[in-house]
Amino acid sequence: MGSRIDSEHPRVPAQARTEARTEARNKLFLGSFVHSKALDELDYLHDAAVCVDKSGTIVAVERDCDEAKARETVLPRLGWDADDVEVVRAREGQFFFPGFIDTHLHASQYPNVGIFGKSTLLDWLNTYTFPLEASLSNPAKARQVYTRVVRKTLSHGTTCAAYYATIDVASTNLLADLCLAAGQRALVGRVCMDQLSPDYYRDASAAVAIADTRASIAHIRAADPSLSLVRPVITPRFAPACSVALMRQLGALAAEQPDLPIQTHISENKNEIALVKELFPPHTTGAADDSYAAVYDATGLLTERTILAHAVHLTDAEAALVAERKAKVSHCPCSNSAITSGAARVRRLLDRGIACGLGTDMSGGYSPSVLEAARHAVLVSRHVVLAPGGEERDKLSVEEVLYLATRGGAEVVGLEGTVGGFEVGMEWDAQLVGLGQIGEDGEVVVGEGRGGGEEEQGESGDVDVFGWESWPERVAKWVYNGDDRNTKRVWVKGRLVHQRKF
Ligand SMILES: O=c1[nH]c(=O)c2nc[nH]c2[nH]1
Ligand SMILES: [Zn+2]
Repeated sequence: MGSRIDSEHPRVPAQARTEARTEARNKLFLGSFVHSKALDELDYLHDAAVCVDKSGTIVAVERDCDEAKARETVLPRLGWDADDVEVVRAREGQFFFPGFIDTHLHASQYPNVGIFGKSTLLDWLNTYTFPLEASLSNPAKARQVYTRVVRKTLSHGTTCAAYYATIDVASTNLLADLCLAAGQRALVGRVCMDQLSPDYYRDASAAVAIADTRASIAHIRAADPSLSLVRPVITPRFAPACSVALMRQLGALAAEQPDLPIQTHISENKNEIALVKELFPPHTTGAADDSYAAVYDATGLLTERTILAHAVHLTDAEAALVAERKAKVSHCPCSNSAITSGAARVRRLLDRGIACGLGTDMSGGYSPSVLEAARHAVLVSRHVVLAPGGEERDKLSVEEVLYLATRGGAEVVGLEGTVGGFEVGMEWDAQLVGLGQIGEDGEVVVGEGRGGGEEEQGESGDVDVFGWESWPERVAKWVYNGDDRNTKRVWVKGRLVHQRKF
């Protein structure tokens, strides 16, 4: 078992504590709303109203509805007390957008973002990653890192994150507690790895890995019994680091607890794939062939609840198997470029009906921002077009990568219909986006602290809007040049969890 940490009272930012006390009010959001309608289509609602009840559920979406109309017609229809409604208005040029879903990241690797040199996966793990992850068995360090990563990702509009922690149970549980306290939706995985990693950072046996995984699951189930905000996720690190016995037992655990997702890595790097073939000839697993996907399938880990990170080099037969099992893919383009893994052919996966989302994969990826992952997804898809066998239609558009960042991600983490869009019955996981507005004299009139004085006006970074751009052009400018300076406020399940101060 890992070291002990008192995770009863995680330090919660004062702001979040206050909000937790004051947030349980019905809310009326007014202004422009942008969300995905289909893979390649955004829906723009202007002068609209969205009503969110005390539980954080969207109960009305009204087009062409200003505040007066909402008060006259919508609030009475909902039976709401018009004097006890919190009104949140997007200013001219601002818009509400669904919160981002980061379908794959390692909270424990956050201190290493940007530190990878010229390494590739297997040497990167040994040089940079395992030593850092092992060091997080230090409770104070774990608290420092995990507190920071939750705040940082929220500040970039990530309302839901599928986290890997480490093999240490206590600090994994602390990460779950911190997510719960800060109000971030999360999948939190205690990492399982009983072979081929250094002695100082390895499960002593499959039995220990299973017992520790069960302990972490029990903690998270107790902390959030409905699993409505934070869920445990069964996490075999990747096949090379897991014995067949461990993978089989994790597959059995997943079958025993059908409300839990599974996350792992697949086909990220060519040397890794060669290693899988060497380690797991079909007779060791009973697999149909020696492919990577077949190893997971034979051990009960390739299911419709499985999130497969990377899937860069899947063969057509493997892609067909993944589609047949309805497993999901987390596309991590920033990581795949940074540690020279390759360019995933996302269109090929989508064409097969495989649900895909985006992952930052920190710290294989160097950025905590899903917006950064989205723009990398656009660029990597251009390289796919240029590579042998590439086709023009492999290109991903701004609309498509925003779909992957929201609705696609929701499907990947098993929350389709709950988050990822603005529809009645969905939960209000959202961000208020503000872009800089340039005046006639060429100076910034909104943003960079000018033009209104309200907090969220703040600085608007690198996105300058001149006023003649169409809404799709504004959104494209945000995707290519936006960052956390444009993320003015963030809500999860109706609760304000981040507000930009400058
Ligand atoms: O991107 C990755 N990050 C990791 O930590 C890891 N471990 C195995 N395979 C991995 N891939
Ligand atoms: Zn990863």
